[in-house]
Amino acid sequence: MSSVNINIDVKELEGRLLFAIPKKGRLYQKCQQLLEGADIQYYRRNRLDIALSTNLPVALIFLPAADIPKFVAEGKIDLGITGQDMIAESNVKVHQLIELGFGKCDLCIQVPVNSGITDPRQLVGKRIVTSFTHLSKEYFRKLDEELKPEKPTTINYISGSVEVSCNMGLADGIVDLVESGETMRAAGLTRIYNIMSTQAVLISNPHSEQQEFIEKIKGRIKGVIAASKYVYCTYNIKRADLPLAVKITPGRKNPTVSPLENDDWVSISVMVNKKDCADIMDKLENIGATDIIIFNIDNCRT
Ligand SMILES: Nc1ncnc2c1ncn2[C@@H]1O[C@H](COP(=O)(O)OP(=O)(O)OP(=O)(O)O)[C@@H](O)[C@H]1O
Ligand SMILES: O=P(O)(O)OC[C@H]1O[C@H](OP(=O)(O)OP(=O)(O)O)[C@H](O)[C@@H]1O
Repeated sequence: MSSVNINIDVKELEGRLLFAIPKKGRLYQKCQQLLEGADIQYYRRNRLDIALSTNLPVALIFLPAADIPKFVAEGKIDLGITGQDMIAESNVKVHQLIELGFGKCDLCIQVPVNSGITDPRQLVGKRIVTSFTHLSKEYFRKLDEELKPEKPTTINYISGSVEVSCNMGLADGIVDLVESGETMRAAGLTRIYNIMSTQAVLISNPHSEQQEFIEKIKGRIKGVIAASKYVYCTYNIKRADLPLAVKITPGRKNPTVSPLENDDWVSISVMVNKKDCADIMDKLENIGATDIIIFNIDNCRT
């Protein structure tokens, strides 16, 4: 487990909402962007793992992602960001408030391509190496109970670079995360089963005394996420073609339709999914829309 540098007077934390952020790794950068978007400003002294917010009664605690679920479940921390895989592996109860849309990957059983193994049942009684021992034990215990091998499946822990275990002769299969599959393929492995899909989530302790403030931070973070998903689209369309236009851009509730000086035309303003944007512009052009403009959204509440 990584060390945590917390040289700060605990009195300075009194009354503040304690918010845990992954201190490094894949989730770190995205969390920085979320904090900035939610206007949670802070000053972090070099090497210090606690930072007091300079504009809100919040203290940020920088922790390894793997430890955050436990701190939140035990009520030591009110709010946190971590992966759903880490929550499941920690086997603790926390409130999952928002799926954040990053840190998306799958926890998979992988075996050497040339092993001839195509089904997890073929690994029963053999050796598995993983950083996710709880989830792996839970999965293989059920198969052990069903297939009753001479000796139970062995689950061994290593903290990283799990993919080398098969090549090193330490494992017959591994349980590890796969996103693009590049690491897996480079190690000559293939996936045979998906134990869970995961992404980063905002979590809270259900018994925290800071529920009102948790809701406020949740609202801000939701706004940042929505702003990154949507763009704002405006265009002009002949009034007669309004029903067609509304079909293409229905909006989250309804589009805003404003009259123009020319009674035959209206202006439409609407939020659209960023990923569908080019397709929507093509369709609008096809039905005769003009002056189609797309704006990025800095922040929003939906
Ligand atoms: N390749 C990946 N793609 C997407 N998300 C990932 C990937 N690897 C890990 N994650 C997510 O990020 C979380 C933290 O993983 P990461 O390996 O970055 O943390 P760490 O172990 O704290 O850091 P490090 O590996 O640098 O020691 C994981 O629990 C998972 O939810
Ligand atoms: O499918 P890919 O896109 O290749 O991503 C998967 C890899 O990413 C994570 O490791 P990370 O790079 O964080 O390093 P680690 O092995 O030290 O945890 C994970 O443990 C895999 O090794």
